Order: sequence, then C-alpha cells, then structure tokens
Amino acid sequence: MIALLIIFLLVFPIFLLLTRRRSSAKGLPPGSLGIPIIGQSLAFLHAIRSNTAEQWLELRARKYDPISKLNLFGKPTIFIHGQAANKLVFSSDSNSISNQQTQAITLILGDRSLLNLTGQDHRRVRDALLSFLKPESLKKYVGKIDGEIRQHIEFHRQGKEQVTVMLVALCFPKVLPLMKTLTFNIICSFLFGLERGKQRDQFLGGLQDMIKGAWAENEVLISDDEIVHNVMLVMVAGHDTSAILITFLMRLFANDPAVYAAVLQEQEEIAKGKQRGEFLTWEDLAKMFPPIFGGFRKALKDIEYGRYVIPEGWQIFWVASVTHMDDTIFPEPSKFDPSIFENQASIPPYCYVPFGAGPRICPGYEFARIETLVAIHYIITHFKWKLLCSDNFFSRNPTSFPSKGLPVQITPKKIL
Ligand code: HEM
Repeated sequence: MIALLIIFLLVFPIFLLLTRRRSSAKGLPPGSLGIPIIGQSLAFLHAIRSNTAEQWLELRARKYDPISKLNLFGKPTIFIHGQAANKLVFSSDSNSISNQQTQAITLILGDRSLLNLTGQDHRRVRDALLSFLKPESLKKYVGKIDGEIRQHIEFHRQGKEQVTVMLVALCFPKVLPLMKTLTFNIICSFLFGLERGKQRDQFLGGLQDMIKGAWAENEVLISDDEIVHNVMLVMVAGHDTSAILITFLMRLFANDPAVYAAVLQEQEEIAKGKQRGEFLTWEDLAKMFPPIFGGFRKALKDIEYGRYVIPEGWQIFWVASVTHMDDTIFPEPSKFDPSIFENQASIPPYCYVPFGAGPRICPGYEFARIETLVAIHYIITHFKWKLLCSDNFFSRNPTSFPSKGLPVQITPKKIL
C-alpha cells in the first residue's frame, strides 16, 4: 500500500505537468485522462471481459465525436474514428505516425516482426512476405487448401452425427476450435509444405529448421531474426482471425435463412460445374462474394487534426468497428447483408477497413479470403448444421468468439 502511495506521489506531479502543458496549448481533444497510470484502462478491460466493449466505445464516440483523449494502459491516448481518422492513421508517412506494439507482443514475436519495423525495413520485409502472399502466388494453392479443408472436416466429423441426443452437447463439434485447427493446418501446409501426420503434430519442436527451409528460396535479403519473427507473426496473425470469421459466418447463415439460401444457391451453381472430388480453382473463387477491433499507433510529432492537436508521443487508438457501425455510412449497419459489397464503388474510401489500409494493410488479406471462401463453399454444399446454443452472444479475449465456441449439429447432405 505504502509502495503504491509513493509511486502515486512520484508520478502524479509529472502527470499534472504533462497535462497542464498540453491543456494550456489550445487544441487538445476533449475527454479526461482519469487517474494517473490507470486512467480508463480498468473500465475498458472490464467492458471487454463483460462483452460490452463495442457499447463502451460507441458511448464515448457519441459523447465526444469524432476525437477524444483518455488514458489507456498507462499511456495518454487519442481515440479517433471515422473516415477522416482512418485516412490519417493509414496514410500518414512513417515520420509522423508509427506502429505501436505492447511490450508483451514484442517479447513474444521478437523485435524484427513487421509490427515493430518502420520505413525502409518495413517495406523490405513486407515485400518478402508478399512474394508468397500475393494473388499470383496463391493461385496455385487453391486446390491444396480445398483438399486440406475436406480432409480436416471429414476427420473431425466422422461418426459424430450418430451419437444420441443426450450426448449431443459433449460430442458434437464446436465450430471455433475446429476452425482454429483448420487455419493452423492450412498455414503449416502452405508456409512449410508440412502435410498431415506425425511430423506436423511435432511441428513446434522443429519450427526453426522448417522456417529456414520455407524461406530459403526467397530472393529478398532479410536476416535470420526477421525470418523467424515474421513467420511467427504470420502464424499468429493468420490463425485466430480467419477461424473466427468462418465461425461467425456459420452462425450468421444458421440464423438468417434468406442469406443462407442465396449463398447456398451461389455455391451449388459452382459445385454443379465440377466433377465429384474435383478441387476448387482460383477462377471458381472469383464467382463468390467476399473480425479485428482496431489497433494502436504512436504520434511521432504534434499532428493537427481538425481543431485539435494530437501531441507528440501520445498513443493513437483507431477503432474500425465504430466506423463500420456508423449508419450515416452504412444504413442498417447491424444487418448481415453481404450484397452491400457487390458494388464496391458505393463504399466511400477509408470507411470499410477490416484489414486496415495503406502501407500496413493486412498482407494476409487474399490468403484469408481464399481459406474462408473455400471452407464456406465446402461446408455449405456438403452439410446442414443446426446451432446447439441458441443465444447470439459473443465475448472478446481480446478477439471475439461466440458462446461456448459455437457447438453445432452437423448432418451430411446427400450429394447426387
Ligand atoms: C479474417 C482474417 C484477417 C483479418 C480481419 C486481418 C486484419 C488485419 C488488420 C486490421 C491488420 C492491421 C493493419 C494495420 O495496422 O494498419 C493486419 C495486419 C497483419 N496481418 Fe492480418 N488479418 C487477417 C488474416 C491474416 C492472415 C491469414 C495473415 C497471414 C497469412 C495475416 C497477416 C498479417 C500481418 C503479417 C500483418 C502486419 C502487417 C504490417 O504491419 O505491415 N492476416 N491484419
């Protein structure tokens, strides 16, 4: 207790000095920095855990629209959202705004992952990654990903539809863990050429050797540390994200018969044109239609934004979901309506940013698109499923997941 008091007494005067200096300079955005160090962190973490983070942010956005200041995780922070904010975050040069990572992420992934790199170094390592994540390279892998998905779903489903109703909750698959293993397997097979079997199960032990082998052909000059740190980043970035997207799509389809029917019809048309067992191709995906909260950046100098200044050294918290839920941009934003993406030109720039934008836009975008489309195509044309958990809740940790991992009852369709 005494130690806490001493820390408080030491930190508070510095904090006051910092905020007074800034407050006297006109233009600091509205909002309070709260108690030193803690600020709004506990309230925000509580909102995340109690599943009300979206509402917490919405309330803040409505109160201070479109920019406010707060104190998150010990750092003075600017919370911004909307088209202009996204444009500022995603298109500013790396001398004004840099990426900002927590110490934990840097410790886990290493300091040479893309998340920590800026300027020339960021471009060089990103180019290396994109050399195999770009559409021309991915085209060759559509059939392989299709094969992986078929094997995976068959393997985990076998026999499960025959259990008695009493055992349903225990024995029927939960979609989320199933999709997480699936996205892990796909990345293993794609990045390391590592197929199903004992070796893949022992993957973690041999990780580093395999990484070197997989990147050896790359002609862009990057260091061993950069290889290791970025392969770990790709494993992490590509694992939860796509698995969660596929899981939520399955829940949305199960809850929305009209969208389910439209997607089913589209996918059956594609399936009809194929022989039994024939894999999908890149051209098939072109016939189909096409989850992260936001992130942190850091202001490297004072930045003028409308009537306000974002002070040098402050953290910038960009929240995509607030822009996505803005009904002046997307009428009925909470309605699941994939058809709004049919006319991409109708969406104003920097308003739909689930993968970010600009020089740091997600390099795994095409990869995620392929695995999601192929998984949904296979599942919807081969199975029917019923949700075994009727609520529509989801929690965050910090990525989102549906109640109980989305247990479902899966029944194979009769394929003619
Ligand atoms: C539904 C799936 C996915 C979503 C919604 C998603 C979203 C995002 C977002 C919002 C960012 C941050 C952009 C920024 O800071 O401006 C990002 C970065 C990144 N993503 Fe993804 N991602 C997905 C899947 C993937 C996959 C499958 C991979 C790898 C195969 C991947 C690799 C990366 C990497 C390496 C970065 C860092 C890029 C950089 O800092 O230059 N992501 N992603």
